Parts: sequence; structure tokens; C-alpha cells
Amino acid sequence: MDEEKQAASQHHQGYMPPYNGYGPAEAEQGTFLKILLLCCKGQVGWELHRSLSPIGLVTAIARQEENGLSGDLSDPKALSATIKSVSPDIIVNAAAYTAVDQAESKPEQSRRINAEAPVHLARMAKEADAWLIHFSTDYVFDGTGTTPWKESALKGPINVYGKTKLEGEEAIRESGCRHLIFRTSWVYSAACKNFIHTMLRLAAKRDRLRVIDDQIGAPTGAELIADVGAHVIRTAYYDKKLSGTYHLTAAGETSWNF
Ligand SMILES: NC(=O)C1=CN([C@@H]2O[C@H](COP(=O)(O)OP(=O)(O)OC[C@H]3O[C@@H](n4cnc5c(N)ncnc54)[C@H](OP(=O)(O)O)[C@@H]3O)[C@@H](O)[C@H]2O)C=CC1
Ligand SMILES: Cc1cn([C@H]2C[C@H](O)[C@@H](COP(=O)(O)OP(=O)(O)O[C@H]3O[C@@H](C)C(=O)[C@@H](O)[C@H]3O)O2)c(=O)[nH]c1=O
Repeated sequence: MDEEKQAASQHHQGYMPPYNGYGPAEAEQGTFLKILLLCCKGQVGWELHRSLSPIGLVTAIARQEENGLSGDLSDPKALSATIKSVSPDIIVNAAAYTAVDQAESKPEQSRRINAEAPVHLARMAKEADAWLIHFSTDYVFDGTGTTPWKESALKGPINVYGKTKLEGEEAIRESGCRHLIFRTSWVYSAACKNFIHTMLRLAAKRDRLRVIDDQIGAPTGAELIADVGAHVIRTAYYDKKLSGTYHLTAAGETSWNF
């Protein structure tokens, strides 16, 4: 390589961002944040894998065991082993039982994932002195009213999904672990199953679609949740008094007939 090319190459290398935003110094000192992302394949989990990568060293796992690590939220023993092995500074739980209608006939499954798993995660986070990041839903409220819900509004879930999600939230708050609970609503993304995908699937099979028009909500992109979430996680990690429950939705409102 001639001198000019070599100089250009070195210059270019100098501008390469270090992997994950962390360089050899942080690695040597062990000062990078270790993040365990549970459920990297759902709508929000998929986007979080991308948005969390610049702020720490992310171990992203799905439900199935991979590299000896299980992400199955219905198996507390396996989950404990995973957390002990990764020894994270931050545990991010993007998994949930999100089949709202099915939860009515399978309440025990909904409770196991949405309520009992968070109890266990919160206990583990407390023991490990780690943060727990968790996601919840507008369904913890009763759906009445005409203005956006405030974080402190009275809860009143009317279905099994909402009840079990509220139980999960409350367990985390009561556990005493440092946490961020982000309540969001009507999540959509290009990659996974959601209302839009359901409608496209049904439209291919049916001549007519019937969609209720009396629910008003704020559709929120998984990408937005992940980007804002990552920013808040990094800020809160260095400012522990920010531990708490937050609403994280897009602005505006519409009905399912949008
Ligand atoms: N979707 C929405 O409209 C809304 C979602 N939320 C909340 O946001 C969060 C993220 O939701 P979203 O990304 O949309 O959810 P998705 O339905 O896209 O993903 C849920 C994920 O949870 C995983 N999961 C279910 N059971 C288990 C288990 N036993 N162990 C490990 N993983 C499991 C599923 O894995 P698998 O693919 O293997 O089944 C799936 O990938 C959840 O807490 C949800 O309650 C809040 C408001 C609205
Ligand atoms: C498929 C379908 C749904 N609907 C109604 C049912 C429901 O009230 C609404 C939305 O349909 P979904 O299947 O997306 O419903 P649902 O699963 O209730 O949506 C919710 O998901 C969970 C995880 C949340 O936390 C919520 O914020 C919300 O996004 O549309 C129709 O009216 N016609 C239809 O053909």
C-alpha cells in the first residue's frame, strides 16, 4: 500500500465507531453496562435489540434455549440460571402473554407470564442489584373517559390480560428493585403480528371486515418505544431517582377504523 493510501486507511479507521460505543478501555475496566434482553423476537424486543446495542453489551435471548441460556419466562429455575450466568446490570423484559382474547380462556397461562414471571424477575434484579425494565399496557385501566390516562390514574382492568399485567406491574413496584415500567398501547411494527397484520390476513380471506369503532387509542410504533426506551434507560441508570412507572405512547389518537 502506498503512503497516501495507508494514511487514508488509518484516518478512516480512526473514525470507525467502537463496537457498541465502547472501546478496549471500558472492556478492560469492566465499566460497560451488561444488558440482558429477554424476548428479542417480539415487536418491541426486536427493536430493543437494535436500540440498546449502542448503550451496552447486550445478551439478547428468545424463549428457546440458545448457547446454554434459556429465556423461557414460564421456567423460573432456568431464568435464574440465565440471570446468574449473564450477571446483568440491566434486565429488560420484552416478553408477555399478549393474546388478549385467548387469555380469557387460559388465564393461568396469562398469569404465569404477565404476573408471576415479573415477580421472579424483580426478586432476581433486587438480589443482583440490577435494574428491571418492564412493559405494560393501557389495559390496566378500565377504558372509560375521554382524555389520555395519567400514570397515577385509578387502575381498573376489565379483562384477564389487563388484570395479569397490572399484577406484574404491582409486584415490581412492591419488590423494591430499581425499575422502569413503560406503559404503552396499540403497538405496531412491520415485522410481527399485530392489528394491521391481522386485518391483512383476514382481508385476504373475507369479503367484508367488521371492526369496532368505539375504542380510541394511540397506536405506537415498536421502533419509537425502543428508541425512547433506550434513551430513558441510559439516563435513569445514572440517576436512580428516576426509577418508576411511565406512559410511553405516540401523540394523537384514533379508532381501530383509522
Ligand atoms: N402489542 C400491543 O399492542 C401492546 C403490547 N404491550 C406490552 O408491550 C410489551 C411488548 O409487546 P409486543 O412486543 O407487542 O409483544 P409480542 O406479542 O410481539 O411479543 C411477545 C413476545 O413474548 C414472548 N413470550 C411469550 N411467552 C413467553 C415465554 N413463556 N417465555 C419467553 N417469551 C415469551 C413471545 O415469544 P414467542 O414468539 O416464542 O411466543 C413473543 O415473542 C409486552 O409487555 C406487552 O404486554 C402493551 C400495550 C400494547
Ligand atoms: C381482528 C379484529 C379485531 N377487532 C377489534 C378487537 C379489538 O378490540 C381491536 C384490536 O384488535 P387486536 O386483536 O389488536 O386487539 P387487542 O389484542 O385487544 O389489542 C391490544 O393488544 C394488547 C396486547 C394491548 O396491550 C393493547 O394496547 C392493544 O394493542 O379490534 C374487530 O373489531 N374486528 C376484527 O376483525
